[in-house]
Amino acid sequence: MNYQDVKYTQLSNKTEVCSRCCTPRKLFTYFFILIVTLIGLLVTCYSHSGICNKYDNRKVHIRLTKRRLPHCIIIGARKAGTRALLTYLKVHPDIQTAQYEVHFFDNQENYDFGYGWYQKQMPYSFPDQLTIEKSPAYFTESSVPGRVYSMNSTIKILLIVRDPVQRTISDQLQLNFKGLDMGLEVKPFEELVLNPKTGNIDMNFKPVQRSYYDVYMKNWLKYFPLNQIHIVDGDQLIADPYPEVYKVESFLGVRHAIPQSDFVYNATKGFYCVKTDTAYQKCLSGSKGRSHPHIQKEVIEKLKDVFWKHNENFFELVNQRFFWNNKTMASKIGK
Ligand SMILES: Nc1ncnc2c1ncn2[C@@H]1O[C@H](COP(=O)(O)OS(=O)(=O)O)[C@@H](OP(=O)(O)O)[C@H]1O
Repeated sequence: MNYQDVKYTQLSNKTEVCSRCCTPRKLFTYFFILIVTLIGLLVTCYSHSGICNKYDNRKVHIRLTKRRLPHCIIIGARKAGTRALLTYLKVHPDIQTAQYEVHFFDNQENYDFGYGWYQKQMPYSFPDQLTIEKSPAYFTESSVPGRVYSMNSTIKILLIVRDPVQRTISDQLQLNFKGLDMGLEVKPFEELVLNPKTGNIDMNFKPVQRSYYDVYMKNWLKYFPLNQIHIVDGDQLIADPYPEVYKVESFLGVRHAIPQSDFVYNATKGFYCVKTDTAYQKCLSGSKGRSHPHIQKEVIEKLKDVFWKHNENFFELVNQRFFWNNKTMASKIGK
């Protein structure tokens, strides 16, 4: 065999070996295995490992995240600071919160979708995290406590209340803005809240009715013992959120992981904002913390009179007093 023949034989062997391992079908199989392996790795990473989850700063990586039914619900009251409370709790590493108001128990259509639907509205969480959702209409809808009880009789309940006069004004202001959006006429608060014939407070006016805390509380207490319902002082939450959030952490049985330094007063907003993973100061949207219109003093006094007995009943029911009926305290802060 001369040099030329040897070269030719080597070359043809190489081509044969190569053609055995590089057929299009084999190349496709290798490529397929590679893609499947990559997808597998990604799925494992996102669903099983804390490495990929921005909420896990605890260096514990192998945990299963999934959507879970809430361990705790914020039931209201409407315009009492429910969004602020949820926003603060969201900062806690052991808590996940639903982004939107779910309205599962108060909306018949949603309720008919069942618990599976409700669970799907919840955020992903680690097994040792609490899931919380807030829908302020839960407090006042009479069917809700029984429905919540049927789902989970040991669920933790947070209720936030605020001076009923201010809550009523805030409630009507919210309705005004909604009306404006729909191109409707906006009437002064005094005109809406007073009965035009008698000049007295219209006790059936919705924003007034929703401030009868005792009426709704009685309904909740038919199903849940008082120690299962923690009451947050909404006025204190505005003035100084840290102590109120600290008490909520204790009630929920989670560590005290939101430091006082996370609450930053924002002079432009006129409210506290909170430090988060992604923001130096997360403030609530413009629909929270609106400046209230000036309301005639006589109307404020009439409202106070209407709420006085309801407030006393509420204090007795919850075994806790708030400043609303305390004349000295109320006049001190100009309410
Ligand atoms: N940090 C912070 N920033 C802004 N607003 C705050 C805050 N803390 C409590 N509040 C008070 O929350 C009131 C709105 O209450 P809700 O979030 O429960 O309203 S809603 O029912 O969900 O529409 C809202 O009512 P208005 O002041 O009448 O707008 C606020 O007074």
